[in-house]
Amino acid sequence: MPWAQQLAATFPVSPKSIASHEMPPVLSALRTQQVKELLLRFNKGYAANRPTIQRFLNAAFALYVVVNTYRGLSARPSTSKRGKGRGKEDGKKDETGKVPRVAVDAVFYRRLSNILKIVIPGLTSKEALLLVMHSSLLVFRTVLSLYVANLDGIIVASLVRAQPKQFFLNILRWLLVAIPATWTNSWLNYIQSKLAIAYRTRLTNEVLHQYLGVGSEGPEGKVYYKLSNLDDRIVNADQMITNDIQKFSLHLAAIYSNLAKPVLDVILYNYQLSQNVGAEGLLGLTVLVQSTAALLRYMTPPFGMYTAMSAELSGSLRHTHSRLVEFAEEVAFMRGEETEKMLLEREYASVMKHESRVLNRRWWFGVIEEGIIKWLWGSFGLVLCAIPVFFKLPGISSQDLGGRTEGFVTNRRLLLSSSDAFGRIMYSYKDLSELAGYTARVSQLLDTMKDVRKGKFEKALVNSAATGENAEILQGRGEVIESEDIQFENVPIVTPNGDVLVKSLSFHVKPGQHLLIVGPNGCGKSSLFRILGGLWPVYGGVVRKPAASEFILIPQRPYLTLGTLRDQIIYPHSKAEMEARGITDADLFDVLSAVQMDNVVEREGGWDAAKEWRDALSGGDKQKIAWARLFYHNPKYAILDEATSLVPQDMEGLMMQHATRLGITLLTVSHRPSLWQWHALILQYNGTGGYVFTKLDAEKRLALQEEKQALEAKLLEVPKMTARLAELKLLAERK
Ligand SMILES: Nc1ncnc2c1ncn2[C@@H]1O[C@H](COP(=O)(O)OP(=O)(O)OP(=O)(O)O)[C@@H](O)[C@H]1O
Repeated sequence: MPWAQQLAATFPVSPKSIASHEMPPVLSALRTQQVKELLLRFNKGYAANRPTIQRFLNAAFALYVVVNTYRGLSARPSTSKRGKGRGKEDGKKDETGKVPRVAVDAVFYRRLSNILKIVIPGLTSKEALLLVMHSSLLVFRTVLSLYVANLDGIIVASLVRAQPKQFFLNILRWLLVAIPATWTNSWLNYIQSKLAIAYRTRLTNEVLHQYLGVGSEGPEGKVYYKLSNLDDRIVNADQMITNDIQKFSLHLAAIYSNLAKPVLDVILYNYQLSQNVGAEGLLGLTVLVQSTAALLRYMTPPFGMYTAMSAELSGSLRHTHSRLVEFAEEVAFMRGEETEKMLLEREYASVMKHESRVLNRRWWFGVIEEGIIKWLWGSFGLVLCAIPVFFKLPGISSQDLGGRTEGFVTNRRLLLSSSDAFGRIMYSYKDLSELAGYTARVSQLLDTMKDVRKGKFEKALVNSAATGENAEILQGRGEVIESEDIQFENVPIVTPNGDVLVKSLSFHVKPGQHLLIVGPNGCGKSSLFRILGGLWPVYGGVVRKPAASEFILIPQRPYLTLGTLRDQIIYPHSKAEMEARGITDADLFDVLSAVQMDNVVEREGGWDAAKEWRDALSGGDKQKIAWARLFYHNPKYAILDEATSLVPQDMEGLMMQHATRLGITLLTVSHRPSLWQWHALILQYNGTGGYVFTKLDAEKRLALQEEKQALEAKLLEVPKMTARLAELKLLAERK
């Protein structure tokens, strides 16, 4: 039946409706005739131009899919219902919680494009090549799927027509197609994983380069220290560098195939489908699908924010666990298990609360998603497949049962693949949100490191930092000049949270003049070293000092690296660097003899013995190893921060003597009077912002100290003597 007749049969002009307009019967018959003719003419014209209309509809459909996908994924206004408010977009923390605002919006695309420049550095890079291979395989797989959809129809048709020869021939084709199909899938998975690894490696290398700032002596370096000490924005950089970068890379590698492939699939499958069922049906289906898709999109929870929050909370839990591992001994002696358990449980409960909230949202969203994508769209599809069965399409000849079955099976398969691809575009919004979450985390790390390298810190300041003179000091910046001597000229000592410990410090130390630094706890003795080492910014005045490589620090609890016994002495040198300096193991043995530790080589199993040295050596041994390290490096200056507190006094004297003999100038913080004799200068803080810098006459100072101690001892006797005196007076009165 031609289309116009079909239409006329479907929508006949009702005599009643004509009657209702109260037309004369002759006129109404004339009108009906005219409408029929009009429809016939329209049908003729439509049939004549149908190939052009089909081409137009197909092109419009492809354009629509691309534009719609782009619009669906492109920037949304940041004033959405969820996560209102600007200012939280650049990784800053929410005032109500810890999580930065995350959405698939312009901020996300800006962040992503910055990271993409790192992970795909150029068109000829390995990553770009992998992407090209990946794309080619994706196209190849879609072409194979189209072939398989047709083959499926042909196989079923040969079954319906009872043609065994045809059937087995097509089964053979099916098996032959399986070879490239399985090969392609494996390759796709392989290349996607390779891409993820390549992204992760690029990003990790870049982050480590900035984080450790190897080779940068200036304010650009030591980012790992500054991130945790001078800035509050990143709490667990370790989690970000290991876990979050890995997850980001996996999501980024997957998003490409989750997005590019379905877009291509939808266009190709639908093109094929439109050839079979007509582009008009497809148009109707698209309108229905799109209106429900808009509803689905509106109901999608903010998965990106959930992902970022999840990463933040699990990072915090890990951080609490690693603190317990680090301070296990202290906690064990303090019997702090109850408190530590409470802290861990609290962190764990936060993670769980968040996870179950996300789970609940995922549950109801999953129900709606499956209901719409699988079942509602499935029914639309079945109706579409039925079009060539119930309607005769112009240009398509009528078919037997086998032909109709073949058409139905092929169309159904195409439709399933197409709706699956469309579903994946929808799902990919969820993936994209999750990628936005990890992108926010990685960006937060990169942005904060960039700020820190520029000397921009964000840290909660003490109240006094905002007022008067202190605020003025914090606004300023001092000058650092390289010099042989160490000289501070009017340099304020300011803690990272803005506490001004000393307003203006001046002193001058020449090579060979050992300086002793004393004062009450927390007055800023170690802080002076942090300024010298370039860890803390100089807020004013002028600091003259040699390059940081001319200093070695020995703290009270020296750092022991992972590696061999030799590595402990030569740290941070490698064995190759040691040999390049012409130093042998025998020389190292001499160095150890100077601190009376030569027996350790045999005791611990030789120079190449590797173990957790933090546990293998006692506190005093660790200090001696650190002194051996000092002698090996033989720098211009050594900073000793309670560096002899755990070694006997005679050993301390030997070490000081050896250092002096090597020409190392010592800057010492110590409460031990036995060390005074080695120092020529003293910097004495009074604990309230004042200080005295003067020559140190150890003998005179010791004599004064002894006199002071004697007087203090006598003063302790006074209460006893007063009591006795009162007793004696009482006795005398009675007699
Ligand atoms: N990373 C940091 N962030 C904020 N404040 C800090 C930081 N490091 C040290 N401070 C603060 O700076 C002040 C001085 O610390 P510093 O370590 O210089 O004291 P100190 O004189 O060496 O004391 P002690 O003899 O007890 O070691 C202290 O109040 C301390 O809390």
